[in-house]
Amino acid sequence: MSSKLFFVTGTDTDVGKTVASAQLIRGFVRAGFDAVGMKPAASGCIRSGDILINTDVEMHRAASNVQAPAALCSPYLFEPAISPHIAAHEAGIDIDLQHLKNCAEQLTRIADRVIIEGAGGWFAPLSTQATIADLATELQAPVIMVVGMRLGCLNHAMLTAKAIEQQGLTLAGWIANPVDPLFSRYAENLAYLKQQLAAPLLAELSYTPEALNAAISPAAIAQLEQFKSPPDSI
Ligand SMILES: Nc1ncnc2c1ncn2[C@@H]1O[C@H](COP(=O)(O)OP(=O)(O)OP(=O)(O)O)[C@@H](O)[C@H]1O
Ligand SMILES: C[C@H](N)[C@H](N)CCCCCC(=O)O
Ligand SMILES: [Mg+2]
Repeated sequence: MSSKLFFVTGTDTDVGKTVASAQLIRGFVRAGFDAVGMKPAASGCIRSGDILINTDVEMHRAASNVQAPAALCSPYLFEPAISPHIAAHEAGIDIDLQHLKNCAEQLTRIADRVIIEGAGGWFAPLSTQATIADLATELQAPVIMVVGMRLGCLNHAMLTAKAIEQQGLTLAGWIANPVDPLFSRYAENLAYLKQQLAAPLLAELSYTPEALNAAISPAAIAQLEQFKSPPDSI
């Protein structure tokens, strides 16, 4: 897909993809763009009558300067906080990649930049046939990887980066999120990833309440702006 879309993945679930996505949305807004978030499959919602409320979707919305229909920003919502493929199966719903592509395409018509947050990690399943990786491939979006900085993240980050590359997609950058305050040798682990990953380190987040309302730096936004639409993009 085009430079209008960025796909946010992570080394796992709960590594800060939503926090990073909201910071990316705010970064694009501060750079003068109309920016919006999309959560293709949100499992883990609170029910309020007929409505399902998801914190990822709400955080994207709070960061955005675009009023976009919920049906486009969060096409598939499920109550249980479980793998989306199981949640969809239990709800009797097929998560359709073409429908998600269509929603993303419609979002590109009402926003300059669309930040799409995956669920879980790169190979988290959306069905028995399709994974988050397949969705990102369908969208042809440059990928941003959030690394939850904790013991084990080096392997997870390298596996994810290799898989993105093997999928023929571009890793546009990565974001370090210090999820474990007791992580020993944070600096050495960061240095290893900086040396091993060809993509730029876009940001090192702080693990503080302020991180929930912060924005990615103008310099990082400028780096992301280098990505141009591939010929077969939306
Ligand atoms: N940098 C940070 N500062 C403060 N809190 C954070 C930070 N990063 C993550 N958190 C908190 O950790 C939890 C998990 O983060 P988040 O929801 O962003 O993970 P995720 O990767 O988006 O998970 P999912 O796979 O469910 O979408 C949340 O409660 C979030 O507020
Ligand atoms: C419910 C959770 N917070 C996420 N939304 C979904 C995580 C899916 C992980 C699937 C897996 O890799 O096992
Ligand atoms: Mg999230």
